[in-house]
Amino acid sequence: MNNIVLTGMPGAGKSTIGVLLAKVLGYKFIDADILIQNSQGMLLREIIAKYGDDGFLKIENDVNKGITDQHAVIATGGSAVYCTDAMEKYMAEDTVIYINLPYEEIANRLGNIKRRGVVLKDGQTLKDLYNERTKLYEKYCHINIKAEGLGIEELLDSVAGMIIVRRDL
Ligand SMILES: Nc1ncnc2c1ncn2[C@@H]1O[C@H](COP(=O)(O)OP(=O)(O)OP(=O)(O)O)[C@@H](O)[C@H]1O
Ligand SMILES: O=C(O)C1=C[C@@H](O)[C@@H](O)[C@H](O)C1
Ligand SMILES: [Mg+2]
Repeated sequence: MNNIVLTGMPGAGKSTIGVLLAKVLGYKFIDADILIQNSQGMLLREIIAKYGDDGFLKIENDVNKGITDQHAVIATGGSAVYCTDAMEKYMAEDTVIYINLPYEEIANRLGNIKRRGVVLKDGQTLKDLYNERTKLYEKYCHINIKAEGLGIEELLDSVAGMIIVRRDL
C-alpha cells in the first residue's frame, strides 16, 4: 500500500481527518488544495474566478497527478473526483477512501460555499452537485466510509480500522 487518498464532498472532513490520520500512521500529510493555491499564488476561489471551472479542474488534475510523495495521506479537494487522470492514477497506485456523508450533514456544515470556492455550475444547487458527484465518489474509491453522525475521533478510528483491515488482506 502506498498513499492514502481521502475524497468526498466539500465539508466532509478530509483535511480535518487527514492530518490526524497521518499522525496515527506515521505518514506525511498533503492537502492538495494547499498545493493548488501555492502553485498559482492565489486562493482557490480566485483561481476559479480567473480560469473558470474547467481551467481550475485542469490545474487540480495536474497538481494531483504530479504528487510523487510516498507514504502520505492526501486530502483532495471536493472537486478532484472530476479529474479523471488523477483519479485513475490514485486508484491504480494508492488506497482511495471516500468519506460518505448524507446531503443534510454536508449542507449543515457548509455556510457560504461560494466563499469556500466550490466548482458549481450556474444554476446548480448544492443538492444537484451532491447527486452528480456521489456516483463519481463511489466509482473512484476502494473504501466507502459511511460517516453519518460520526464525530472527528470516531471517524478517525473508523478510517484507521478500515486501513488496517485492508493491509491484512
Ligand atoms: N466528523 C466531523 N464531525 C463534525 N464536524 C466535522 C467533522 N469533520 C470535520 N468537521 C468540520 O467540518 C468542516 C469542514 O471540514 P474540512 O475542512 O476538513 O472538510 P474538507 O472535506 O477538507 O472540505 P474541502 O473539500 O472544502 O477541502 C470544519 O469546520 C470541520 O471542523
Ligand atoms: O468541492 C469543490 O468544488 C472544491 C472544493 C475545495 O476543496 C477546492 O478543491 C475547490 O475550491 C473546489
Ligand atoms: Mg479540505
